[in-house]
Amino acid sequence: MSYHIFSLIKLNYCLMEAQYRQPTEIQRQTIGFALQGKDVLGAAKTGSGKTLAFLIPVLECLYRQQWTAVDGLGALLISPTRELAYQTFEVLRKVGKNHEFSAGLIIGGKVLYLLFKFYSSYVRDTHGIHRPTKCLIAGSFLTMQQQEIMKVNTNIT
Ligand SMILES: Nc1ncnc2c1ncn2[C@@H]1O[C@H](COP(=O)(O)OP(=O)(O)OP(=O)(O)O)[C@@H](O)[C@H]1O
Repeated sequence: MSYHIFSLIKLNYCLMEAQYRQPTEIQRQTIGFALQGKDVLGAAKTGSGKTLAFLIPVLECLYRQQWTAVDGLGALLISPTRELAYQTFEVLRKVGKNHEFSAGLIIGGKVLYLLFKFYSSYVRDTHGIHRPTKCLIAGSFLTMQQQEIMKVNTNIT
């Protein structure tokens, strides 16, 4: 499998620009299933490329589904630690920099936003301000829910 199978031209461009020319093993084994809408549980050692293994399908699926402002939150990524959440956010910024999407990072009371053209759903930050986001990365999700730092209007079944 090569990265060229993706229909999102801008994603391909960013992957090439970041020198991601061939998928790693975990990416090769998971991305195809994720793009088919199947549930994927993957495990691989540190540094094997797991971050792109789930970020690429997220971006590609949102693009293929023509996700728009009225569709709500498109993706919620939950990380066990703030460091991992921030790392994921940075990779998303890199591979998604040419896209018109919005993404938010919430870590322990801090809310950072990457805002582009499409506003689709709203997250309330620590100051009670509602901010729009399409792709949300959350570290310590349960803590934030308990503290009511984050309220996400989305249907998770
Ligand atoms: N297809 C690829 N080609 C080249 N480099 C890649 C590719 N995919 C990821 N990388 C690089 O490999 C490194 C490790 O990737 P990543 O952090 O996603 O691994 P990981 O498995 O999530 O690690 P961890 O378990 O520590 O979170 C990063 O520097 C990333 O830029």
